[in-house]
Amino acid sequence: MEAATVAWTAAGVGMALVYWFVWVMGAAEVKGKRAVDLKMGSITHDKVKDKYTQYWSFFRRPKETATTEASAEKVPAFVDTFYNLVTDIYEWGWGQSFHFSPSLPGRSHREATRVHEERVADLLQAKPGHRLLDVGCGVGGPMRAIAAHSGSNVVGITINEYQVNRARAHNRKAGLDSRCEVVCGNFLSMPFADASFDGAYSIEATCHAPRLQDVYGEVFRVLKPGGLYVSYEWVTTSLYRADNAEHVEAIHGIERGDALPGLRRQDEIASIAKEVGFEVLKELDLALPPALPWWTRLKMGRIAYWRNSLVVRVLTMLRIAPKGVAEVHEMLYETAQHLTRGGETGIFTPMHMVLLRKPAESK
Ligand SMILES: C=C(CC[C@@H](C)[C@H]1CC[C@H]2C3=CC[C@H]4[C@H](C)[C@@H](O)CC[C@]4(C)[C@H]3CC[C@]12C)C(C)C
Ligand SMILES: C[S@@+](CC[C@H](N)C(=O)[O-])C[C@H]1O[C@@H](n2cnc3c(N)ncnc32)[C@H](O)[C@@H]1O
Repeated sequence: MEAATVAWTAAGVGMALVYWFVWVMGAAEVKGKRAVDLKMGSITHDKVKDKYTQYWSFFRRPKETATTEASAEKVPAFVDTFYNLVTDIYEWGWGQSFHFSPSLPGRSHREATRVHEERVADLLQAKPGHRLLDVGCGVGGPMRAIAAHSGSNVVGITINEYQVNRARAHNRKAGLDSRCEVVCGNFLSMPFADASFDGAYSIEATCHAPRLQDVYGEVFRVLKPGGLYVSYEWVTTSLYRADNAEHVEAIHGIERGDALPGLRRQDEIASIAKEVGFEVLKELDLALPPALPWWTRLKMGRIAYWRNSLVVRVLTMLRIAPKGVAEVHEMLYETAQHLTRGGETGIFTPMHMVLLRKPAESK
């Protein structure tokens, strides 16, 4: 081959790579976060790797973190670290709603996400003037969808200060800051008065609580008598077998890569709700057929993961992203494989829905 041909080919490949790189970042920008803006929450650049190592070793045996009192107490702090590490990557690669939803034929992921969130508002019979609580609100994707759909006011709580700032900025940008408020705090002991909310919901958040009784008890306390509470719970299903090594590996992988102090069983949820005083009005695994798989969004992104991983490595090399981001990204990639396995085998669901009511006659 002539030297000129080689040079032209190299230039062509180089231009294609630059175009692709820019396109990657452009695509992410639509979601509100660009790869070049990947921070690690409130962790300073030099501490990211250490924090990741600490996190990874704390959740080495997830179930034990919930069963011994000393480590259960540390869970919220490590969950906070986890969200410092992952929040920007989630926003960049997934969007502003940190949860799954059943796929909808012919509709985009964004639409499917919205339908899953609006279902919450409908189940709560939320109306203009209502004050709703979002338990574990992330950066507020669901909060904005629910406030816009129902006309209600929403107060969100998250343990992670970085998410509070992101959520407030998104609320302002969406023109919803007069109806959407965000508070930094622990949902196991909430800074809200008794009987101060008309309704409450939690979307894929209470799975971070070592004891579900504690968070359900708090929601019960802050709800007005007669108030409704909807929760989408992460649980293992009746297909899970503790003596099946593949099942154990998938569930352990989900727990460790998602900061979970041990997943609960599907059949435990309603009894815990009753234990704290709720009436159980409805209970349904929204992942069951005819719903279409929630995990296809994870599977279809193999090429995207590979591309993202390259972007993260290049940005780390250029010192734009802090050291440790590539490890966090790799952990999320592995976690996505475990989640997919959990979905395909049917041993795990992230959308076991319960609709609960605080009895009208209770205090
Ligand atoms: C409810 C929780 C979070 C659920 C999901 C929003 C996240 C679970 C796994 C995450 C991801 C996995 C792979 C990432 C990929 C490697 C990266 O390139 C882009 C982001 C991912 C797709 C990321 C996005 C969010 C998740 C799907 C838990 C924590 C209780
Ligand atoms: C997977 S995210 C889901 C966020 C949001 N519900 C959504 O769907 O976009 C879980 C959320 O729960 C919050 N969380 C976990 N443990 C918490 C705790 N003890 N107190 C308050 N928030 C907590 C996290 O900070 C995070 O915002």
